[in-house]
Amino acid sequence: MSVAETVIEVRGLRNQFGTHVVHDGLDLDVYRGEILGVVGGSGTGKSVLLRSITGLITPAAGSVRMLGTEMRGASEAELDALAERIGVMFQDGALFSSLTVCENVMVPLSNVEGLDARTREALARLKISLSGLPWNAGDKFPSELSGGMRKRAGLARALALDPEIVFLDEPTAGLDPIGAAAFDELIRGLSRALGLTVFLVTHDLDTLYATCDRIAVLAEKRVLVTGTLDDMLEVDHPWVREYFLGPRARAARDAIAAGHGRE
Ligand SMILES: Nc1ncnc2c1ncn2[C@@H]1O[C@H](COP(=O)(O)OP(=O)(O)OP(=O)(O)O)[C@@H](O)[C@H]1O
Repeated sequence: MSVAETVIEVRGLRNQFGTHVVHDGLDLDVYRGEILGVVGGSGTGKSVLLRSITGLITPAAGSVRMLGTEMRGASEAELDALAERIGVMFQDGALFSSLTVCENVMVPLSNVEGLDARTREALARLKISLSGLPWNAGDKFPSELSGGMRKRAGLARALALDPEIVFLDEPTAGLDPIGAAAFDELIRGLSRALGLTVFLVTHDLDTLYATCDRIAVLAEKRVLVTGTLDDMLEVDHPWVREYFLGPRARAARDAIAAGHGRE
């Protein structure tokens, strides 16, 4: 049996804002090629975890090793090299409103040496179509797109540099059930086709059931438990029981079992 390669290793992570401690002694491993769903109650620090792993927040203590690079103490050049190997999609897509979709997707490509403008544009359009947007979406401005299309544009930008790991913060929030199911399918398909590792923060039970290989539950300032969805059903913790065994979880589970999620 092959041993899974750890692409993200978090140890003893501590994050705090003033006296408010969000994480304390948080450990987490993410394996290559998996889709990891990160869940937890509101304010448990899912976004803060994503931001501290991607280097947008400097933790108060602990270590984050990503793709073999220890973030703390890494040189600027090492962090730049690492940034080219990951993609991040924020909740609202975080697109520049004054740029077209194509120009937005070209932004991460602008620092890549040896690419002329035409190649950059061709690569951006490839990622736009890979993200399931219609061919003419590249020439539109974000304000001309629906919420679901903006998310796909955000995903296209996250994929611009052919990352090994993508971070998705609440990718289906605000989408209607059909749009959300389509987005789940897209993430699952891209992960499998491209061998992507996906770190996915979500509240959406249907997304967990439809896409995730493994779940990490944040509670009590740390990762309380990791495992498959089946493992979650055995966890004796009030929040975990309520979340995974409550009526909404039952509905999501039954829908997937019947082969029709989100109906
Ligand atoms: N820049 C900041 N300054 C001060 N406090 C912050 C900052 N960012 C986050 N926090 C606090 O950290 C805690 C965790 O926030 P975070 O956004 O990670 O929660 P979350 O688990 O993603 O929540 P939700 O599910 O509601 O999106 C919250 O109490 C939040 O107020």
